[in-house]
Amino acid sequence: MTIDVKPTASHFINGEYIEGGTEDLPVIYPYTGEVVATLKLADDALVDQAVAAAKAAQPAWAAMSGVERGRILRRAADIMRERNRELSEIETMDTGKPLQETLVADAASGAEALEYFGGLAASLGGEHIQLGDDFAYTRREALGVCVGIGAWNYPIQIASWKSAPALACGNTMVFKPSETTPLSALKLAEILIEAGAPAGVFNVVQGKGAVGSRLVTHPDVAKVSLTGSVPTGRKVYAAAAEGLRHVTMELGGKSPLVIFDDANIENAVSAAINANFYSSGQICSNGTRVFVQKGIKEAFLSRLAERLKGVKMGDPMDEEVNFGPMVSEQQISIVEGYQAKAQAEGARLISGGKRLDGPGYWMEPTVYADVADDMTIAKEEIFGPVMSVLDFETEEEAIKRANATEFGLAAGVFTNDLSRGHRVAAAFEAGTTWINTYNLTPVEVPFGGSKMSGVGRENGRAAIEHYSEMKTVYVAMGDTEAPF
Ligand SMILES: NC(=O)c1ccc[n+]([C@@H]2O[C@H](COP(=O)([O-])OP(=O)(O)OC[C@H]3O[C@@H](n4cnc5c(N)ncnc54)[C@H](O)[C@@H]3O)[C@@H](O)[C@H]2O)c1
Repeated sequence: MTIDVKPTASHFINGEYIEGGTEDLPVIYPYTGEVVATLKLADDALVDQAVAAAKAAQPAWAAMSGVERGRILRRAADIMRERNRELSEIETMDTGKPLQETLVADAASGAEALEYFGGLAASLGGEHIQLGDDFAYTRREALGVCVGIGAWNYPIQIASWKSAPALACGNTMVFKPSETTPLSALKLAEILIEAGAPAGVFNVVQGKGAVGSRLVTHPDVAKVSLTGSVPTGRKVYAAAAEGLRHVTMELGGKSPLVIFDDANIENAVSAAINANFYSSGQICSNGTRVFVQKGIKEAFLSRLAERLKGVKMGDPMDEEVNFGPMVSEQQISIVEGYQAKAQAEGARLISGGKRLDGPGYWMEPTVYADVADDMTIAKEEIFGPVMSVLDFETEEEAIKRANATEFGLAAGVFTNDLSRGHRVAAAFEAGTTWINTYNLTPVEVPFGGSKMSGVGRENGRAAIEHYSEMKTVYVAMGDTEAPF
């Protein structure tokens, strides 16, 4: 089944859909490989128009009370929930992810971000500092125009995770979705207007790296928040630094999931499945290096092979289907390259390993065992349904090997030993860690990476720090003294 996903126009600027731009941007349904809509890439004039609209709208938006801004964001959350099925179908057409997933993890997560930051908006403020008779206070102020740039794996979630805290703090935003998944951010823009956001508060322009680059270096932009790969992150961070712009960088990973032999194997297998095959493995925080302690290695692998029989591929719109195609020809061919390297470098194939024929971009859920730390699949981000199982003997060894990577996005540990769980979580060099679960990212909890995986945090109160700045006001109560 396919649905009509053609948007009213390609861009959304100053409260309206706007058509225009340069080259065509085809939108491809990954299940069939068909073009289901054709948009246009923005030209420089449209980018500048979007930034100008955001700049013009920002002072009045920031001047509204937090209660008023929050009410609009919470209303937008309600509208998103009412339209969840439509938004989920769009997300499935754009990404290929099964409807079973998009119904619960995409617009639903976006709505939670709008609700959470809408709730916080009214309580954002500074502090009062007594200094003898004098005193100071701090004001939490908006940064100005923020740019959001998205990846293709969670399009509406990324747009919402960025815009909700930005708008709650009194900023306005120009958002550029990934060129692979341009549709749902336009719906978010529509919904914010319907919820009462003034025109220009949230704008969407379509484009590839060139449009992103123009936004990042635009003189009227105060902050850039990117979700993408490490190589893009490096470029965007450097370009933003030229204007000393604030940044949030949500980048890639090669995260470890460490399973000790006292763990509940069934739960550990569930976590390994979620951490490698949900969204066909196209999740930044995935635990793609699964370290299993030697004592339970065979039991773990045989239970995993058993559970993989439950994979159901097929029409992503069928709610019984639990595993979808990959997002694009480009992404599946990257993953094919890693499959070839794994096999050439001697990893033991336990299941999957092949691209499937047919329309669409189907890669089997794949498990390799006996993976060594120096194999390519253990070092590089694959971003596809490929799990590497590595064995280890001691806790010390597991921590050392888990941390031996330039990435630091996430990490997980499974153990029934309470102290060990906390000790290992503390030792992980990663921004987000889990004990006895994996990949849960509720909006109340800060999320983000360390090392090469990122800068700053999304979600939780922590995100407020990255979308606002403090102004200090010193108040003298007496005379001003001077040496002469
Ligand atoms: N940490 C996180 O929260 C998180 C979440 C999802 C995905 N990711 C990462 O994203 C990657 C997959 O997504 P992708 O393939 O879309 O990533 P990508 O780096 O290719 O592109 C990300 C975005 O940056 C834009 N872009 C590219 N060059 C640019 C430039 N020079 N200036 C400005 N913008 C530019 C792209 O058009 C796209 O919108 C993976 O590495 C994954 O780990 C991270």
